[in-house]
Amino acid sequence: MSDGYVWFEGIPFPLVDYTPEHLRAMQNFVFKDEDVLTVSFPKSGTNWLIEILCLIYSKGDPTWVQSVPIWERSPWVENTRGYQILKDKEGPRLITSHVPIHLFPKSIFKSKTKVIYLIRNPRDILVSGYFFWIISRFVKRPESLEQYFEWFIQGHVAFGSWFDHTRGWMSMRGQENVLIVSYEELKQDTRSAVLKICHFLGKTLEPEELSSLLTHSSFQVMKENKMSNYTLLRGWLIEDKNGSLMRKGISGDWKNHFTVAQAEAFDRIFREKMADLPPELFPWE
Ligand SMILES: Nc1ncnc2c1ncn2[C@@H]1O[C@H](COP(=O)(O)O)[C@@H](OP(=O)(O)O)[C@H]1O
Ligand SMILES: CCc1ccc(OS(=O)(=O)O)cc1
Repeated sequence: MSDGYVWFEGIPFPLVDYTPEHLRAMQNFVFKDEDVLTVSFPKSGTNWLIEILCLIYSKGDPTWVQSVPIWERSPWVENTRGYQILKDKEGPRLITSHVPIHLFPKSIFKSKTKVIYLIRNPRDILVSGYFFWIISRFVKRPESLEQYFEWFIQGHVAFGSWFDHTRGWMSMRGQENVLIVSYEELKQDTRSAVLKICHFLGKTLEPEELSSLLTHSSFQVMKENKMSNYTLLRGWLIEDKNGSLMRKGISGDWKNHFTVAQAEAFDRIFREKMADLPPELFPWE
């Protein structure tokens, strides 16, 4: 451990619950065809998508999401606690990860595991990350948004460069077992996005099940649900006694925080780094 991160293969990982030994061992994790994997860069809306997946699997019944912490329902394969839960779990598993594709268990490429890659405007990810890391004990704490902006551009943040992460996982797009979902489409029309996810998973919901899912995965209800809002982790992961994962839950908050110069610099860097990818992949651009 150094520099406020656990470093593994040149990528900074969070301090709590991550070790180089585990990250190496995790690379031999065996995915099964019936697993469903959520992958994202942190602060993309990962927990929102997990809540939706849990409610799809429970057919809109909120009992599971109200009684089991979200990180036990769809554990992160790369942290030690998540891995312990997953390795002994029978049957179809919901699994989460933030790991860049080049460090991911190779078994994923041989399995028919359904993979959902969640994307979000990196400007909003940056702002969301800044406000989360300053209340948490998880990673090196930035002193200002200005400082965090520089770290983010350099990839000196948890799980490395957003640009590399996105380019890496986007290379799987078009495969039958891979679905790309954006935070922005979830925000704009949650119902349609949920139906798209159901179709991908081969699941159907009755109208009242869908309606219950939409209620229980809404920002306000998740904010009040202690099994989903991370308030159970106060004192461990979250230092602030009022801290929560659920901050604003909107698209475009970056406009309230970036200076004009930062916005212009980000546009330029985005164009440089993502130039060869079709712009329609990024609905916020
Ligand atoms: N039901 C929901 N609706 C909208 N946004 C949600 C949400 N649940 C979580 N989020 C937002 O997703 C972000 C956290 O992402 P992750 O789960 O990947 O850590 C936070 O963004 P903000 O900080 O912009 O509010 C959080 O508010
Ligand atoms: C405890 C489960 C957990 C919490 C936070 C994680 O990472 S991040 O905050 O999304 O970067 C991962 C797993």
